[in-house]
Amino acid sequence: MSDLRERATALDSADPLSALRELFTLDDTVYLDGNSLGALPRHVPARMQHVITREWGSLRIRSWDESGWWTAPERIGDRIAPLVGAAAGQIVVGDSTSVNVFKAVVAASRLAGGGRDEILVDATTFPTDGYIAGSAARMTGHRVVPVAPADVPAALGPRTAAVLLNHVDYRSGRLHDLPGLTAAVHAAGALAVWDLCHSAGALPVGLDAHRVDLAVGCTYKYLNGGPGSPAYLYVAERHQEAFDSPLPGWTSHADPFGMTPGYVPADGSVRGRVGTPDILSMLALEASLDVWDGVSVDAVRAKSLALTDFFLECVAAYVPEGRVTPVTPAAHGERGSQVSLRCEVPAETEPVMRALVERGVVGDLRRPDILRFGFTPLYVGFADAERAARVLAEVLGV
Ligand SMILES: Cc1ncc(COP(=O)(O)O)c(C=O)c1O
Ligand SMILES: Nc1c(O)cccc1C(=O)C[C@H](N)C(=O)O
Repeated sequence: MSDLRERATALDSADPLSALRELFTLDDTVYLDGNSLGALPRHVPARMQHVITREWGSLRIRSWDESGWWTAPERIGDRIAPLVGAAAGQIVVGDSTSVNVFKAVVAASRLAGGGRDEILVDATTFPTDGYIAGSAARMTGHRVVPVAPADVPAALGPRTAAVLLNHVDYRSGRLHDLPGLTAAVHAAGALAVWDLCHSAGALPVGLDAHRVDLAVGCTYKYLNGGPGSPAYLYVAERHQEAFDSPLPGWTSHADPFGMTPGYVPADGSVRGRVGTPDILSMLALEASLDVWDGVSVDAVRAKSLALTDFFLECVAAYVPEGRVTPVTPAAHGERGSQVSLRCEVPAETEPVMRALVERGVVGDLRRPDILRFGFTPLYVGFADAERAARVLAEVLGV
């Protein structure tokens, strides 16, 4: 046991990202829930104090121009772009992920043209994507076909208009093959829409390199934007001119202050906007993105894999075989940045997670039997991973 503690200390000392933890407001807790709500970067409260007192309190309406409020959705989109492998001008920030799924699915089915009446949807998806895709399909006259990601190539055909997939599965932590599946979707003449909620900020995505058509994601997990921080929509540059938003609000108009009755869409990523941006949340997100200055996503991925490997090793060493079973794949190419453990006795899942939280190890659970541990490489260390596994073994009464 002390061997693993010593290894954790050595791994933390050699970790090139270890200093970043100081940028966050954290206590003695082992925080392994950054895949649900990222931690608060220390400098954000002062920045928000300025936004509220100076920009809102003193400048008031002038801030739409003078404080850059009006252009924040595109500006912050361009800050997120390098983190997901996109060139500038293709991402706009705003609305929730659910709303962006709606925009993306409807727009993709319109881009696919007539004669294609099926939308394939990840059968294991986070529920909101399936609910929204189902409603979108009813409105556009398409039919939703639920398909497990691995079965997508076999399900594609001349009727497929679009495919909605998750890059990393929220429950199992499985990483899906974005390059391979996108290529298969294109070979069938359809469009690929990816949900990046559980991958952006944790691993390289390569949106442009893999010619993804549209993508959405949230910013409150590995991007640490804060509770309910706005989501984003990526529309590849080659689709922007034909992108036909199902929610063409006035802020996506070419001349929003012309206030004319006829809708003329703006060019570029602005076309994905809807209504007035949620400025306070948006500017908290913008400030929080400062922690990425000088940080490479490749380095984050290397640490994420090392952390999850080490946690799995500690669980195997401390917890007797059979009490919990990892459902997150062991293969690096199939693993996101979380480890999900299935409890042998489903009824133990809730009391086990409650006991972990009481002992300062914060993960979460997904019913009926999954304990989830998210590893945010910017602020989680190897000693955290070792302690979490050790406390898990204690809680299981080993
Ligand atoms: C994969 C995935 N998609 C969508 C959502 C929901 O997004 P929102 O609540 O921002 O609409 C979540 C998490 O809440 C998620 O994990
Ligand atoms: N978005 C959330 C929320 O508003 C409250 C509680 C949890 C969440 C989540 O993000 C859940 C998350 N998408 C999941 O992976 O289960």
